Amino acid sequence: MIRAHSAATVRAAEEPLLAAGEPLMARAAFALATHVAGELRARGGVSGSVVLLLVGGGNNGGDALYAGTHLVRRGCQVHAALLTERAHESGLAAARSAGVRVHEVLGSGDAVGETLALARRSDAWVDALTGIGARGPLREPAGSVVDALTAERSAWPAEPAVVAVDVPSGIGVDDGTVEGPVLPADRTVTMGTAKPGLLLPPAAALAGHVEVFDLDLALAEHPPAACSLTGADVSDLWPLPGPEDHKYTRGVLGLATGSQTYPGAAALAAAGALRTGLGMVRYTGPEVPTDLVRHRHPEVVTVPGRVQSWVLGSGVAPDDAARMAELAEYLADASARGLPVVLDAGALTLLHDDDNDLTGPAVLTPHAGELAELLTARGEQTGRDDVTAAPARHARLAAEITGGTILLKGSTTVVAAPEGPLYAQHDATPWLATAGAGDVLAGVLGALLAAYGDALAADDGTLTGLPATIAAAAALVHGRAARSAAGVSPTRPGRPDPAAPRGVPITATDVADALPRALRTILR
Ligand SMILES: NC(=O)C1=CN([C@@H]2O[C@H](COP(=O)(O)OP(=O)(O)OC[C@H]3O[C@@H](n4cnc5c(N)ncnc54)[C@H](OP(=O)(O)O)[C@@H]3O)[C@@H](O)[C@H]2O)[C@@H](O)CC1
Ligand SMILES: Nc1ncnc2c1ncn2[C@@H]1O[C@H](COP(=O)(O)OP(=O)(O)O)[C@@H](O)[C@H]1O
Ligand SMILES: [K+]
Repeated sequence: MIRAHSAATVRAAEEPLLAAGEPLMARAAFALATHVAGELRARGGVSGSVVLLLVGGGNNGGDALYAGTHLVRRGCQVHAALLTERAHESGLAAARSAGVRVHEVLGSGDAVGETLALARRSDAWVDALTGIGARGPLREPAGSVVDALTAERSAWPAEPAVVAVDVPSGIGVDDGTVEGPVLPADRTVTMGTAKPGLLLPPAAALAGHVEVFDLDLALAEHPPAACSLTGADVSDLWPLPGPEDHKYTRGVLGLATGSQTYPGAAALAAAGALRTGLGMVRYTGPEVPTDLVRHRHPEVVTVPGRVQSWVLGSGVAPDDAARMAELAEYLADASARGLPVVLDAGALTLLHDDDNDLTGPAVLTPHAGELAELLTARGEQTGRDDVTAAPARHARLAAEITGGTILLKGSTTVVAAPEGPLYAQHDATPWLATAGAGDVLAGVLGALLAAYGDALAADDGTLTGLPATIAAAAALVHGRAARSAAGVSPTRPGRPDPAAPRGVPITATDVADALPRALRTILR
């Protein structure tokens, strides 16, 4: 699991170490210099390279100034552009005495022009304007400098390496928002622990490769603010059948998905669930989707009976009053029994009405547009663009309002429960943006919840965060299946690697069919 802690938590965890005289900044600076040297080596060599430090007024700038002293010792020509009148005092003194060339660009009257001129001569830029002490988007002139450097960089034939210190300056450190200029980094060297903005969209796409440098911070008693599950976490969570198991103990999923108009959603959700592995899928719906499901998946049972979880709403239009009334009944029944339920597509509109409050564990699976509609219906006027600009904030808000867990779909999927850590999963490929892919995800998620259904229904409060973890696991497996089907390798959010395979187009059916292949590499 990759864990990210809020700025306030990092400060609290640093405090005892700083009080004990731990040289945290010296250690951070050495690590930073090592990574800058690594980027330079990859681009031809360290000694003789030119490095530009973009220095702001806090300890973030201090990290870079001390790193500059190490880089001078390694044969680099190091320039520091001070975009502040109050650079870190001892860091600045150390940098000057080591031979870093210091430029007080604010005094020139043309901070942008002076910094650009230095940048054009440099092989690496170190972004140390702000870290966890930033308040709001970058102020002037730092904002204009960053805008100019961002434009300049993409216009160059040989792009300089950009290394961000702790975070790319200007991102929302705790919520992953990007409300002003930010210089996209190739690498972010983050101190002590990852920060939420390095995992959460849209800021995560600006961080490049994230290196966490361990400062031995006392983080054990501080819960993370955001996490990303890895394959190993999913393997630990995965329900493995044992010799005592039979189909009813492995989990039975009820699917109330698909409609006469959109029968495919029923078959795709069934495919996702069956390939995830569970005891049984029971399907209930009108004639056309029932026939399709029977034909495509003869293992699905189409008579009513006991279930341990439900998937409701994929392929159901909210104006299909009769079907919506059925979904409302299933939801009420699941809530009364405390069974987990997935609310997808049409079923999300059940929660537009605050009479349909959730009492059992529920995972809602909106995309940005559906989340905006839900929030607006519940009195929080929100557009799709608002959600895209601040996915974590809006997912959390919807979780608080509805009491459910929100799995917000997108290129990075964000999961938020009313409390506990957020999850950010960037496991898929843009090839997954294809009709029906969400139906397959609903099936995967429903199957996993079915395996935990009895435990969740009997829960006395110890499993509060489990639906969110299961939702993140489902997103990971679904994303990996898409990658496997498309033939693409893992990527960080952000600039695609031009050397990586481009992959091939996939259908939602391909994603379901690739689930066993993805699981073979995950389950150990
Ligand atoms: N403590 C340690 O020993 C360790 C600390 N570490 C490092 O310290 C960093 C935290 O340092 P920090 O707390 O000094 O804050 P920091 O991120 O440099 O920002 C404050 C400066 O930015 C300025 N500023 C603020 N907002 C701004 C804006 N919107 N636009 C422009 N400027 C803005 C603000 O100016 P002011 O508002 O005060 O005028 C002030 O000058 C952390 O991220 C890590 O890198 C690690 O190495 C571990 C050891
Ligand atoms: N650009 C993208 N990159 C990776 N995954 C994406 C991207 N866009 C969408 N997805 C994923 O594709 C799926 C689309 O689901 P959804 O929008 O519900 O489609 P549908 O309703 O047609 O099934 C979700 O799992 C979502 O996270
Ligand atoms: K920074």
